[in-house]
Amino acid sequence: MTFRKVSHVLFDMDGLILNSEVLYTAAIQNILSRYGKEYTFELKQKLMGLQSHESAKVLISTHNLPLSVEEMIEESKKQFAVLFPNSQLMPGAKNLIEHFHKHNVPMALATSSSKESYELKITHHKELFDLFKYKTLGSSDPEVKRGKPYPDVFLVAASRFPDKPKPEQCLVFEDAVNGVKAAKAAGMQVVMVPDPRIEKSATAEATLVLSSLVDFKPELFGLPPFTS
Ligand SMILES: O=c1[nH]cc([C@@H]2O[C@H](COP(=O)(O)O)[C@@H](O)[C@H]2O)c(=O)[nH]1
Ligand SMILES: [Mg+2]
Repeated sequence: MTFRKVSHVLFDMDGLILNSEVLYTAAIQNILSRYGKEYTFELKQKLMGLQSHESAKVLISTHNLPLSVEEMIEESKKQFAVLFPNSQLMPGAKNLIEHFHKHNVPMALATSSSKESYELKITHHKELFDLFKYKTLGSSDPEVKRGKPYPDVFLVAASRFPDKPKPEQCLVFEDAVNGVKAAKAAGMQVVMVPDPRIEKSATAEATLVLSSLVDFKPELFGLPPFTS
């Protein structure tokens, strides 16, 4: 397969740069356990990439929880405050982000996370996240109308580069099925590093599927190669 040359890169955050998906699972399971419910991976997959109010709504309706969306968000925030500062980097993420920075590849963060959650998650990774000059935090950004799988967050993130790249000039890095759908809907190529539990058939829309960011070869997309 041949890939199109790109000039700009867009990174998802949760489950791609940080292992925060593990922490979402723990946080949401802690809440559901009060009602004797289980947070299955099947349900989690539907929620990955949604904005916080969208996700809360689906959780409540799926499990018939006696909570309003606001209450669910409040309960989640209590869990996140404890868990998210433990976020750790996924293999290869730091190296790749530093590589793009070193070679002046325009780079943006495009996550559905809220500003509040973002700050908790980057507690121990501030220097690395400072390398992103442009950040779009979907759940807190009024310009991002809809969460993934809609393309909004990627289109808004791309529009914030001063040179306004076209979608085909942008390469997205994602871990989630909803994120891949969002990138494709935006007209962008997408490298997927999926959770191993995701069925192979659900990864088919991705331009390239890798088991780790460590395996990414920038030159496949016309980007500066790793030299050593
Ligand atoms: O187990 C879950 N993971 C992730 C999400 C949602 O996905 C967003 C992260 O999306 P992204 O991968 O675009 O950062 C979170 O902010 C949250 O709203 C969720 O609800 N449940
Ligand atoms: Mg993700």
